[in-house]
Amino acid sequence: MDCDVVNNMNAATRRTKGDKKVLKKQQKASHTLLKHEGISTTSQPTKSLVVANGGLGNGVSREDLFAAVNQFGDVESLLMPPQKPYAFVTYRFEDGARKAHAQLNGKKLQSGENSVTFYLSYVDSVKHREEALVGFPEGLTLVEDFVSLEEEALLLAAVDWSMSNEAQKALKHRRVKHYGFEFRYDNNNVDKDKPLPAGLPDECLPVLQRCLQDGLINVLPDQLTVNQYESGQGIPPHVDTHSAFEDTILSLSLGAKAVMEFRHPDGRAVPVVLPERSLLVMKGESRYLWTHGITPRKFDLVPACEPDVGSNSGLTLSKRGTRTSFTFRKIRYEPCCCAFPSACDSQEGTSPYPPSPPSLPCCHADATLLEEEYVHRVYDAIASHFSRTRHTPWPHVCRFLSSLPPGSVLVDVGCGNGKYLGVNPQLITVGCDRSSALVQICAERGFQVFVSDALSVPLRTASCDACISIAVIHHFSTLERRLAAVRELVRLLKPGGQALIYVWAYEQEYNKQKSKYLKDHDKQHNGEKSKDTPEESQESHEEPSVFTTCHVERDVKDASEMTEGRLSVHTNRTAFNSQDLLVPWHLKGRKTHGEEESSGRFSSRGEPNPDLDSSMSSDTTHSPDSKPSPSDNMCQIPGGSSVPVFHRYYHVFQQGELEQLCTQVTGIKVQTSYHDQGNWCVVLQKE
Ligand SMILES: O=C(O)CCC(=O)C(=O)O
Ligand SMILES: [Fe+2]
Ligand SMILES: [Zn+2]
Repeated sequence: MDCDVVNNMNAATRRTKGDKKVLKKQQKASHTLLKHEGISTTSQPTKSLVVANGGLGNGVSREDLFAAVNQFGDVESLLMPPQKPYAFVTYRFEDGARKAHAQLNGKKLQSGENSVTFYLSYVDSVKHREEALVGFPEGLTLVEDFVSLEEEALLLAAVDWSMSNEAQKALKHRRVKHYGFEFRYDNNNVDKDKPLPAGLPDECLPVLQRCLQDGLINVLPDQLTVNQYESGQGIPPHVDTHSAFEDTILSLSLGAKAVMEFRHPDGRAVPVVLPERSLLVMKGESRYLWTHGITPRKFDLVPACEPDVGSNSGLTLSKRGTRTSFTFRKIRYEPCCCAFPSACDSQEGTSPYPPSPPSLPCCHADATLLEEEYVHRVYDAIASHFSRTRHTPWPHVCRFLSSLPPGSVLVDVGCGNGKYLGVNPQLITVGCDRSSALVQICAERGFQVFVSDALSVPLRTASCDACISIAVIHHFSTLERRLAAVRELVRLLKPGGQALIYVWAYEQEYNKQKSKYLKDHDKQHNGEKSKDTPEESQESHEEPSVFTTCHVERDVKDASEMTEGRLSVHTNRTAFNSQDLLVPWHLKGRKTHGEEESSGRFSSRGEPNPDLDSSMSSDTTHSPDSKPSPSDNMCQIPGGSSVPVFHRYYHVFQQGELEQLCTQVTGIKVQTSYHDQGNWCVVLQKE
């Protein structure tokens, strides 16, 4: 045997356990990069490395990564694709890459509050699938350096925060002060006949004159809202009420930059960096149709601009400071007749937003009213359409049901259309639901069902071997009621009995995997139709990624954000901005047989096509049992027809919240908990 081979073998056998672990993880990372990102790595040293876990998506800042890699040689470029859990570094010479590989692979790096372990692999070329470049929403203009440093200081000093008057509100998420007219957050409108004694501060005049001269506006604004956001604060996505203000809205950013997110109702999202001293002008579509909001977080992703690492250097994290915005608007005295009736409160009856969104309840009585209007009534109204979109039992729920011994008594509390009642024929199953229309559907399918509220199920204590509660508890609007729902499940269980609970998750992206709910949005943009809607979409789990799971993008400690007490309306198939929200349901009724066939949405047997998607439906048929109410409205859809829109209340759970809720119930233990396609799930066992 040749000497070198022996030495190599010795080297191999000398490899420590730690080294082997690193190697294994690095290989796993390479595999994941190939599988999920199409990035192929090579074992041959090159000048470029992909740094798994070194991405902006891991919370690693460009500065920290640059400092870590730059010590091994001249860095030619550092590419950090937005949101991704990896970055690419290219050295001027291969030697730099070799050294970095040897020294950094498997090493921990602390970046801000995040600690990550890097896994490095060589790549032949630095490529990543470019995110589609999206332009500004139509009608949106950003004018950088619109005010000077002196003007900025003057304007900031003009706001007297100490003065406490009617127009000054210490909102939960930011400080607000109004001039000219008070903006009321209870009805999202202004009292037009009650101007405030103080008009706009004089310091604003030169700025507004300049706006006139530059043709940005053609009439002087008469209302000013000053918002002050500390780091970590934001404003929920909203459209400024059409009937309150005229078309052009100006927003001047002072003190610090922030990223404002614009969203189109079709799900497109455009982050817009607002540098300090810039002026944002919202007109037309960007003012009337797109929502704008600032996600409450402490860091923003902004374009990086270090000349030393190349101009195409991607994005970096920018720490938020205190931003003060001056939003100038002109009060509207005539109803709005914009071209966007689907978002226009003046063109009532066609808006996807409930006329007056409810507030989060503060007592039991309010909670029952909210749930009555925004859960029970909605399910009754949408029952048959809802049922047609709920056909595929979830694999993990089926696995739980199949694991129960034959002859077990199972109750499905909140059984919906009964899709789990027949999964394991060896069980004795009974279902209940608050919606009599859904119970009726189950009964027609031959299941044992009854109408019942999940908070008091008319079954004997300790009468069941198992319970399931799938996508139910998130419809309770207070913590006490969510807790009571878990207690009721536990009461039904025999000692040793098990309960499986699923609730919709705030985190729709977990372990770097988007849930089916989010992914379907992408599909719809590619012209594909999706399967089930909200929490009920299903897909088998992909192998978990080896990357660390750090959600720097979301500072969710204070995520129960609403439009000043009002629940915000969620944009379907987008990430959540708030934990308590209203989720629109676009009702699609059944067409006549002839229409069904020609529509191509149903199979020839008249059964729902699994690709049917409620949120993209374009049917104009009303459900016979749907009555007009605050929770529903009509929504204009492309093509000109309109569908009734209902709003369901949800409390989406943050990671750990479901377990925490369950641990408040005595006499049980949490056996397992997991994330399944955008849901948090637990299996409980009664002691
Ligand atoms: O802070 C901003 O720039 C926007 C404020 C805003 O959207 C509002 O007050 O309606
Ligand atoms: Fe606004
Ligand atoms: Zn309008």
